[in-house]
Amino acid sequence: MSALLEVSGVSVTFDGFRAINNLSFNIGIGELRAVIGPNGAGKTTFMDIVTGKTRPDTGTVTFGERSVSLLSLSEAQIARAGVGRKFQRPTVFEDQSVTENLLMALKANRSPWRVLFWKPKVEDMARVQALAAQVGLADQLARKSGELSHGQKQWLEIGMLLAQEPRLLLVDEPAAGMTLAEREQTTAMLVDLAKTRAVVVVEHDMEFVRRLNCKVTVLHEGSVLAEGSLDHVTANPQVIDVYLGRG
Ligand SMILES: Nc1ncnc2c1ncn2[C@@H]1O[C@H](COP(=O)(O)OP(=O)(O)OP(=O)(O)O)[C@@H](O)[C@H]1O
Repeated sequence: MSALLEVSGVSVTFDGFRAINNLSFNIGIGELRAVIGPNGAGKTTFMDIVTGKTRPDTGTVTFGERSVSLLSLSEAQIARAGVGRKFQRPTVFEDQSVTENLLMALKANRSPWRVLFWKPKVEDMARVQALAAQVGLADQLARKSGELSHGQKQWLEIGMLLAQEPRLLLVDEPAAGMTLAEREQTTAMLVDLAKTRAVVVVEHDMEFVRRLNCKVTVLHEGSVLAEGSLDHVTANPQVIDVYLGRG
């Protein structure tokens, strides 16, 4: 599998504390990957680096076939280059319907000048319906987003991110606060989304990670401690020691 994202020798120090320590790993084109690790392992900082929020002290981060350096791009440029990030808490517009939220996300793809005069066309409505179907909200289009369940809001936000057509989607703890049924639907959704783009999921819930059925990267003290199937990494004595043993 050729790499879509290549992180190589990256380190970040906050006030003398090395949060990311010579971190190297790759995500393949169209790969689904789970990232796990104990609190403070550097999972959030890793996502902050890829999305341009935090700049590393050393190392390289490249993206796409032309190996564009993400370190020289702004957060907005990185998003436009094809990296989408789903934060833990949903940030949908609660007073707007599901349709309006998705339309806004389509609009955000346009230049400021074109947004000013933009009116949704038939094909935009078709796109909204397709996005809603992708995230299990096809029958919720007319509902106010504020009335959706927590899980449905998360899905709506994923749908809004998909409107930007990211090649890499970073998802931070999607299962948190969801019911079991919602968690199961979210797993299926992420597996499905990874058929057409790379998806990296940071998650604490081991059952959720198991259902993703993908390669797992274990971070510890800012470096990769182990990598492979969930069974492989959870059988690693070092992983048991630093992570599972504490749970
Ligand atoms: N802006 C910052 N300033 C100082 N220290 C920071 C900053 N951001 C992160 N850290 C520290 O870096 C380490 C890694 O943090 P990070 O949030 O990336 O871990 P994490 O794996 O996401 O943890 P969690 O599972 O608790 O979310 C932690 O010790 C954290 O306190």
